[in-house]
Amino acid sequence: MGGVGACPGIDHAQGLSPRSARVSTQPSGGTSMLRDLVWGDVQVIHTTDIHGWYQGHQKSSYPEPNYSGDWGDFASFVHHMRKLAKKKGVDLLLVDSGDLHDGAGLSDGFPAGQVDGHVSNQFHARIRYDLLAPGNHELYKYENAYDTYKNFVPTAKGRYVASNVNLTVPDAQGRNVSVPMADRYIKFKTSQGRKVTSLGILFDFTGYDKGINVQPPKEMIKEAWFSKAIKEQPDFFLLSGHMPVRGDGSDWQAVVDAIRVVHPAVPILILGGHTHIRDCTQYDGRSMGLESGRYLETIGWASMNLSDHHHHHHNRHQQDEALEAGRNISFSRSYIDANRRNYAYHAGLMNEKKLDTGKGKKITHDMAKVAKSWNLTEVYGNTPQDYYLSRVPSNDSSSLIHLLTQSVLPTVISTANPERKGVANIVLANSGSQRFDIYSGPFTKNDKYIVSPFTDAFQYIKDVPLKYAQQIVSSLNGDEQAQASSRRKREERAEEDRELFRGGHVQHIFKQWQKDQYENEENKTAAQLDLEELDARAESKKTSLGYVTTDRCPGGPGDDTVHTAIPYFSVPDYVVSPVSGNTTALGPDDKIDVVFLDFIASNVIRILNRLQTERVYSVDDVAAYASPSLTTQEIYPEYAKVAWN
Ligand SMILES: Nc1ccn([C@@H]2O[C@H](COP(=O)(O)O)[C@@H](O)[C@H]2O)c(=O)n1
Repeated sequence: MGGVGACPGIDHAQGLSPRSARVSTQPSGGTSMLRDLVWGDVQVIHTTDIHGWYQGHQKSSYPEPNYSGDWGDFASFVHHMRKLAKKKGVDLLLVDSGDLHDGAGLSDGFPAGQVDGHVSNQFHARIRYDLLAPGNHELYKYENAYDTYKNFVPTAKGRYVASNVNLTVPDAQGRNVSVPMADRYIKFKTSQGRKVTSLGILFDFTGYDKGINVQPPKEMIKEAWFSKAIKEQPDFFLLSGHMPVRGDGSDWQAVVDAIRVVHPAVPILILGGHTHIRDCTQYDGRSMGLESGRYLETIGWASMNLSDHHHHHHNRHQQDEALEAGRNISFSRSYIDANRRNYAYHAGLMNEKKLDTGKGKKITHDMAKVAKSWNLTEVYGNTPQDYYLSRVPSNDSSSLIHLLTQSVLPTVISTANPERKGVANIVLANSGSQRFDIYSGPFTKNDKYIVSPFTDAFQYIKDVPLKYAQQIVSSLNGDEQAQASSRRKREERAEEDRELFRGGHVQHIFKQWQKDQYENEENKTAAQLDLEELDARAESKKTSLGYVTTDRCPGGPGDDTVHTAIPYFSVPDYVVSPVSGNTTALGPDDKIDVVFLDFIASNVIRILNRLQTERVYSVDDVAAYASPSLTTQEIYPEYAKVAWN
């Protein structure tokens, strides 16, 4: 990595000028906070886990301005970088690793009758990619998978690769047949004439819908087609896949090992995804794997220098390869904050106004048109302050969980069921239903898909004695201390985590990453900084908040912008509102309504039966709380209409 420093080509004052109505605040710091990209003979620009965030992050509270670049800005960036690569006479490839939809308005806020992700996929397709692969979110519902297969894969013009995913589709005679979702592998030549073999591998995912099949990667590498695909020696392997580059649930090492049996020294570049973190590792001295975050916050950059050891026009024999296997390749990686200032800087442009291309501007314009016609810009109310998912403790007045339990749930539930008006209640929710911070300013329809995207309905059990109702949440959360102190329990937990992962769940991994960043920073603060520096950091913290990545790749820090880690406080898995109404009038045996999300109903029933033996609760005791049903997606719009207007 290059050191932290100003780019000679950048006019700093202009580089910081506000650009659009979308975000009035600029990314943190100046360009002096930026680290240069390192170019090699071959580089990759990488996106993964976009989850519908094509319009970029639109709020002005930090760190959001760091990620304020939208898909149009990214298109312009790619254009300039491709031009730069051509000028330098090197290769630049664009790779995506799946999970294109589920998570923001442009994918999920579609009108009735359409398919989730269909329109946002069309925006994705407006940038030409060199390699794409499916994620698990493409496969939860058959209609999404089929729409991807039918309408998105063809737009990739032979560059969408699905090595271990099959769909069952009707053939020409109308008979159902299981077919690969796209090519199992592809071979192509780069613009500089390098021969590439590519795969697109999904992790061992088990949560797919009927009509879909995913083969575990460790099985896939035993297939005859796989041996055939890797037999011929390319100049390098370029692998994309929705699978973390290392750790639990990562089978990349097995894939690398399988290739190494045949090609001990051919460079392998892997672009992974799924856990939403920034990460990088090397499997050996001639391979590297990069994971590039989530939600169009991070653009990954990977580069390698092949020319030192290997001229691509030569035909290599296995003997030469074996010789080369002992020699390392120099790789470099960066995690680019997705904003116009950083795009312009890395593209060597004078300022961010120079970034725009006609095509980029048109994409931005067309997305705004869709957002308007889908009412994504509709404002339900004006949020008076920021509310954080995990930046403050969950009993803090700026905590989203505090807002949820103390204000939002009591408010929306109080009017949801006129028949239960006046009956005291508590409302239980799983904190995992809450997905993102709420920032001060307009709370829009787009935000509802971001903050509380699920459509879980509120249900209730009536007439639960207060003394039992009040114990449910702590029982649900369990005694963590007891768990942690027991080795057997820890192993059970690891097994549970593995199963969660195979089902597609990753929240726990992302949270752990956030926690590690904060703890690393706190330790550094205590051990390495004097008081004066601490003061300066406290001041700069407000504007430089962001990811502080530590990975396993050489070359110094990988984040392209110097940041201070965002504080992290863990939130209990289950949370509850206070008992509604006049609680002083209630005794322990008085009966109240226990309201909860259908997503957690079976757990609530199980816990109630553990807490008391007076009766046996079952699903027959559960009823919908509101008619028409109230879902988690609607709670903030409902609350905003009442409290933020
Ligand atoms: N209908 C649903 C589905 C999921 N959740 C919450 O999401 C968590 C899983 O998140 P991943 O990113 O790990 O897939 C799950 O544990 C639930 O808390 C939900 O609330 N409603």
